[in-house]
This record gives sequence, C-alpha cells and structure tokens, in this order.
Amino acid sequence: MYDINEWKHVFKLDPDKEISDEALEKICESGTDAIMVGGSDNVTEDNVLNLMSRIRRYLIPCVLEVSTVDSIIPGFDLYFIPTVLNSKRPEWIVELHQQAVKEFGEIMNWDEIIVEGYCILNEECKAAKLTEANTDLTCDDVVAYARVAENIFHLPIFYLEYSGKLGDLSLVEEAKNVLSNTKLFYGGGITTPEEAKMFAEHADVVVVGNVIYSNLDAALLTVSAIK
Ligand SMILES: CC(C)=CCC/C(C)=C/CC/C(C)=C/CC/C(C)=C/CC/C(C)=C/CC/C(C)=C/CC/C(C)=C/COP(=O)(O)OP(=O)(O)O
Ligand SMILES: O=P(O)(O)OC[C@@H](O)CO
Ligand SMILES: [Mg+2]
Repeated sequence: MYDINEWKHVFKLDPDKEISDEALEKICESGTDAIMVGGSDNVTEDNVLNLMSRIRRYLIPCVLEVSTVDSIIPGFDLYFIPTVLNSKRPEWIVELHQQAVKEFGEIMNWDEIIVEGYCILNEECKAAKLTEANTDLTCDDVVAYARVAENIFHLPIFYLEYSGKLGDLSLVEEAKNVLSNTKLFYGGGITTPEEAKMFAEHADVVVVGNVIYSNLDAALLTVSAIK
C-alpha cells in the first residue's frame, strides 16, 4: 500500500538504534501500513543502508524520512522531506532543501518525494532543539500552521510532532478540523494501545517510534488498536 492516503499507522525506526532480526520481523509483519526510517542523531549512509536492506526482506512500504543530505540513498519506496514550519531558522524550512535540490535535482524522481510540514511541539526533543523550533504556541497558532500547510503551501502532510512525549489531544482535534486534503500525522509518546486509539480518532496517521525499543509487545499492540 504505497498511497499515504490509505495509511493509519506507521512505525518509525531509528537507524542509530539496535533492533534484533526477530524484533524487526515482528514490526514488519505487524500489519502496520509502512516503516519510516528516520531520526535526528547520527543518521549515516551506513546505518540507513543497513536498516533499509533488512526491512527490504519484507513486503512493507519503506520510507526514508530525510534528516541529512549525506544519508540519502536509493532504494526506498518513498522519501519524506520534513520542513519545520515553526523553526526560527530558514535552513530547516527551505534552505537545506534548496541546496539538496541543487545537488540532486537532475536525478530526483519527484513521484517518490513527499513533503511533510512539521510543527514540533515538545521543546525537549532533539528535533526541536536542532531546528530551534518555537514550541511556545497556542492552539490557535497551531491551527494556523495547519491552515498554512494546506491552504498556502498545499503540503500533502501536516505532522504534529511531540517526539518522546504524549501530546495535547484537543490540539490534534482542532488541527484536524481545518484540514481537508492535507493528511494529519501525529507522533509522540505513544506507549499503549489506548493512547494509539485516542490519537487515531483525530489524526489520519499515528506514528509510533521509541516504544519499539523500550517495550516491543506494547508497540505491536498499537497496530491492532488502530487498524
Ligand atoms: C540518490 C537519491 C536516491 C536521490 C533521491 C533524491 C532525494 C530524495 C533528494 C532529497 C532532496 C531534499 C529536498 C532533501 C532535504 C534535505 C534536508 C536535510 C532537509 C532538512 C530536513 C529537516 C528539517 C531536518 C530536521 C530534523 C527533523 C525534523 C527530522 C525528522 C525526523 C525526526 C523528527 C526524528 C525524531 O527525532 P527525535 O525523536 O527528536 O530524536 P531521537 O529519536 O533521535 O531521540
Ligand atoms: O518516538 P515517539 O515518541 O513514539 O514519536 C514518534 C515520532 O513522531 C518521532 O519522530
Ligand atoms: Mg525519537
């Protein structure tokens, strides 16, 4: 299923973290809609290639969420390109993208590329610190970013990112209310099937990451809770 409009659940695997073959098999055969490979620390060509080739043993859509130009490799089904809408620094919104397109523009297959408009809301997470995201936002501010994503930039994805911390459910609901075409991804702090279900009531796609490494059985239960 390579159409993101059909997705409800995604597992995000971090190339910088160890995962056994047995655990990876369970993740890939869990019934999730896709595996996203991404992280914000020590993402290298080597560890991305290693993880991609292991995931490739399974019939599951495999996406690279690009965080550095140096770790882009061929072979993924899709490439998700984050732009951090609430970053205070232009490089994380558009400048690195312009440089990457300058380098890869001629060989890029645009059909494989999907842009994600990130709004990072957990000030403690690495992605927030790295991109100097302005996390001091009201619900109205976030709703306005959702509208910017859909109505100004026509982005396919608006991603509410709480990485490492459970987010504000009412804020997810409010963002969803103003989106029609842009898909709402929610990620952050999901550790139980109940939490997954709650966020899936508002977000189109729920992304589950860290709990894979801390409690695999709980991570696997988030799939059947949603799908
Ligand atoms: C050869 C070949 C196949 C070519 C393909 C062509 C292609 C795909 C070209 C790409 C072109 C392009 C436009 C690239 C963009 C370049 C780039 C570096 C953009 C910046 C991306 C960005 C804003 C990164 C900031 C960090 C971020 C938002 C990362 C997303 C992942 C994320 C949030 C991870 C979670 O992090 P966190 O939980 O905080 O941290 P840990 O889990 O590690 O604790
Ligand atoms: O790792 P967690 O907290 O589950 O968050 C998922 C994902 O949104 C991280 O980019
Ligand atoms: Mg993480």
